[in-house]
Amino acid sequence: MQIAMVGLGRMGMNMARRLLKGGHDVVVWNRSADKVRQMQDEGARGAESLEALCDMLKAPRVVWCMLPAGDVTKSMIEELSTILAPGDLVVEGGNSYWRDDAANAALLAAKDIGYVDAGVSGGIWGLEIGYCTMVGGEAEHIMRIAPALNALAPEQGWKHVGPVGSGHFVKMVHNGIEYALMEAYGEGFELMKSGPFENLDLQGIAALWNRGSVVRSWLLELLDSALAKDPDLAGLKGYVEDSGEGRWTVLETVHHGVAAPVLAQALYRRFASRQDNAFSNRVLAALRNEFGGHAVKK
Ligand SMILES: O=C(O)[C@H](O)[C@@H](O)[C@H](O)[C@H](O)COP(=O)(O)O
Repeated sequence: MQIAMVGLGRMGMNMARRLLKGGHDVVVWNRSADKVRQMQDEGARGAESLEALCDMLKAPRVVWCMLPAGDVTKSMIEELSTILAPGDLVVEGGNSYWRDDAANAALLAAKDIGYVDAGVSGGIWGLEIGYCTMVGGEAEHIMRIAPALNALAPEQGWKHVGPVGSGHFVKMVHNGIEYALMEAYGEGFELMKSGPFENLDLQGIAALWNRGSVVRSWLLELLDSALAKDPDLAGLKGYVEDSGEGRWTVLETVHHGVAAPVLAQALYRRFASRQDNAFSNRVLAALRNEFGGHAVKK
């Protein structure tokens, strides 16, 4: 099929490559032209502007956006709503907040342009393995992009999960779980590093656990590989960023009164990882000193 990819970052670029590999006619646009040229060299058709991109497609057009979530995506949807025509379709594949999807869809629906939200998982490995994709929207729109989804995803690796918003909602929960799994591995390996047996072969144990154990997983394979490169992970700081989906997951659990202490803890641990000598911990030490005269470290 013919499809446009808007945004050639780490995700969009490799997704365009996978679409090309799947035999699709891919037209690309990116804010910086060097990436467009790079994709042209690899067989895509490159557009100099958004208008040119839309002109290079036959109606009804499909434009897939892979941009940073938030304002960048919002203004792109607004811009596309002024350029595209009735019958066209926009797929929003970034890590957007699912609550933004209804407004995006309504803006486009007012011009009779369709909207599909796609939660895309796979990171930098997606090019090789395929992107697990959770799509939300109308069945007719999703059937229209099925050939692209077939190329992007591994076998049986995409699913129409519900109406507009549900694709990003399911991807959000996926990321909430991702935080918690990562945290659980982190804590377990910390204990093995600091526990009674010195010099346990942590990489060897990660590799071992991937051979049939109950806790085997792709994250554990990645940990095996990280520890093989740097056994003490000494080359990095234990400072962990987040991009929003874990926060939205926890907000949603509060909204619906769902008890999810593990997901919440995993999120808060990331916040704590950014604080050196946290004020909250100084409060604890100070109070202990005040009520019990217990020594403090200076
Ligand atoms: O499924 C995936 O491929 C990942 O979940 C990915 O979508 C995620 O957004 C980033 O890798 C980091 O997310 P954080 O910055 O929130 O850790």
